[in-house]
Amino acid sequence: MSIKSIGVLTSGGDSQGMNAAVRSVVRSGLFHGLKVFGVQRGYYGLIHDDIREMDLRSVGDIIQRGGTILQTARCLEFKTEEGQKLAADNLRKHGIDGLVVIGGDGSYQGANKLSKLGIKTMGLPGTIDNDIPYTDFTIGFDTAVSIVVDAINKLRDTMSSHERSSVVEVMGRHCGDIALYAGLASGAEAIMVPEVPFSIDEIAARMKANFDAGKRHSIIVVAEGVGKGEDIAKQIHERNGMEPRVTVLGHIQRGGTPTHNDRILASSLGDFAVRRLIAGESGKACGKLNGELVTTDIDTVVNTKKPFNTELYELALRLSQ
Ligand SMILES: Nc1ncnc2c1ncn2[C@@H]1O[C@H](COP(=O)(O)OP(=O)(O)OP(=O)(O)O)[C@@H](O)[C@H]1O
Ligand SMILES: O=P(O)(O)OC[C@H]1O[C@](O)(CO)[C@@H](O)[C@@H]1O
Ligand SMILES: [Mg+2]
Repeated sequence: MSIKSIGVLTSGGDSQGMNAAVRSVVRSGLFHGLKVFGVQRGYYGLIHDDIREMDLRSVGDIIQRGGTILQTARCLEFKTEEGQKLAADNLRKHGIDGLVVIGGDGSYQGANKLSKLGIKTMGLPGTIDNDIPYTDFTIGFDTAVSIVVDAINKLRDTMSSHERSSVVEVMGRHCGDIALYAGLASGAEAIMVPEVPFSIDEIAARMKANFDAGKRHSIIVVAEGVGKGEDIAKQIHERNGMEPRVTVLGHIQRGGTPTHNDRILASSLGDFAVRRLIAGESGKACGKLNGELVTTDIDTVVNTKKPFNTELYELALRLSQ
């Protein structure tokens, strides 16, 4: 039976481009003659029935805005079977046949559970972390990396003037992609990520040797998953006597206007998710893989770890002398 009505929600940490994705799902759904419902605050709104019908104007003037007009939540209640059942019942009550979940790996776990309860779900990768497999990039990652690169450019100015080193802590609890891409793009001297073992002894010795050879600044990028920037700076100081300044970029990385890459990715994926639902697919995650829009079983996606790009990591190491 073809679907007549869809819902859309954003879940987990917000990411730049979520609004562009919501806009795309809503307008594509309306274009194809569907009723479209927006769910407020992710899975929390599903459980508590905070669901409203959307029209063309509900998503006007948002393509350029960070955050998410649907708001988002980390909802513990939804991790229980009872919460998931309540959510599914509310969707059925509104006659919603298909649900687009925009979020990260945790939100995908939730979408998978709903799918197993008979709800037709489609996942869209909305997270700055870039930790979702079967898509080259997630919505928000490009903007987050640009923010980090911009911050490091500024740090470099003052580090060079004072002949100092700098430790920059970026987001990424289990995935070092923000650190990797921003580190490579900004010429960091070392990049510490959860995926690759590292030696502080080696890093401290390299920093000192480079400084002695005439290098006048150094940037060390640390993904939060490997430890606190403050601790790393302390350990470097204990080994080589340098006094790295520490910058924790924090939630700045999740805000601001999305880059054109994130807007385009979000717009393409939102429309694609709606078209795949109409075509009868469900229990899938949408991604752009090697330039192609693809769907993959969400069960496979949540049970696969995104491969780390060792080639880029080694390139960054080779160039950071
Ligand atoms: N195993 C699970 N079963 C059911 N629901 C889950 C599960 N894991 C996470 N969720 C739901 O998804 C929500 C978002 O997950 P999480 O906080 O991990 O963020 P995310 O989607 O990974 O985004 P990000 O990592 O970018 O912040 C959780 O608050 C919870 O409601
Ligand atoms: O402060 P919050 O919202 O719990 O989120 C922090 C976490 O969310 C993420 O930014 C992803 O959205 C992680 O990289 C980070 O560890
Ligand atoms: Mg996550």
